Amino acid sequence: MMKNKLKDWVAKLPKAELHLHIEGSLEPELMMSLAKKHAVDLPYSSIEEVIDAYDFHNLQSFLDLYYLGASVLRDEDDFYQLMSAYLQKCREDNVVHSEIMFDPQTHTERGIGFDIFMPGFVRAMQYAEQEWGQSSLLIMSFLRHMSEESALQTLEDAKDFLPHITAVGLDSSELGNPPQKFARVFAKAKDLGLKRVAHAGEEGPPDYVWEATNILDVHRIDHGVRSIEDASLVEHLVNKQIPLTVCPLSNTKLKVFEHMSQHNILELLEQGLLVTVNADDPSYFGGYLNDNYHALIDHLDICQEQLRQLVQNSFSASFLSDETKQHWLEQCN
Ligand code: HPA
Ligand SMILES: [Zn+2]
Repeated sequence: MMKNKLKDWVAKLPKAELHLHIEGSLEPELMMSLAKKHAVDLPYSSIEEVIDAYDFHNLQSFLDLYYLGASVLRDEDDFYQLMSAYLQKCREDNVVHSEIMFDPQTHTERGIGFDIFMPGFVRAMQYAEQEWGQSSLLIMSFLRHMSEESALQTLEDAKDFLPHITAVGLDSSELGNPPQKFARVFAKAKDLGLKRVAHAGEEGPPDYVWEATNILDVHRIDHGVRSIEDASLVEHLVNKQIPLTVCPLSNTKLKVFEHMSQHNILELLEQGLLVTVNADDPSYFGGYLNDNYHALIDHLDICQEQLRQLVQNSFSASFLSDETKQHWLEQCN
């Protein structure tokens, strides 16, 4: 099939997105308007300047701007607008289900509590569900550059909102902050009935992926592209069918791979891994979910069956019920 036809076909298929940071969906336009609303002094004087600043050389250079951007989010309506804008994109991209990460510590550190951001998120999610049947759930991610104590406090602060939270995650600066630092936090989350995911093997070594599966007992690995360096790890992930939520545009923007043509997603797929495609931080990395699929079509020798597998995997790897998974898997043909 011609590339343009494949792009059109995949854009129209119902898909799930499993690795998306809501703070990373903050578009420059909304950032600038909220900065004005709250008189936040950002080092940008125009939207073009914001976009020009998004030239990253590694994970940390991105995180610095991502936390700066998030500083404009102040009141309940800001969080509502942020979530609404992303869910609208889901509708346009035929993302029928999304598992959305948020970073509470990015906000609680600035004195903005769960009672501000959670009602904003939940209001937008409920509206989208009612209006067009959008399905979504929340993953509360701990910032791994912060202490175990801060993560434990965050879990405590979330108590009243746990009915709205499906899973916990782990993100931010990977190198030097191995998963085992959060062993007790994740054990506690498991006791509370929460599911678990963790970023590992993005910039960090395969050992961090081992720790995430063996110590944090995660259901999925976020990124995990460096798993390929350890054959016994790949075998473990394949045997247990532990999914990898891969983010192609993110990986090239943050120089995990120099160019999309060098991305290893097809090798991961060939080895039998349960790989999915995701946007990560769409407003910083240059595209939402369909843009990520389209980048694979543009730069890799990917065929329709491999694309179908990736889309099916997005449902198989989700936290949806078996019945709902089955419903969507049948729509992929
Ligand atoms: O891709 C990521 N990696 C680590 N932390 C993050 N926080 C937002 N996106 C990311
Ligand atoms: Zn991420």
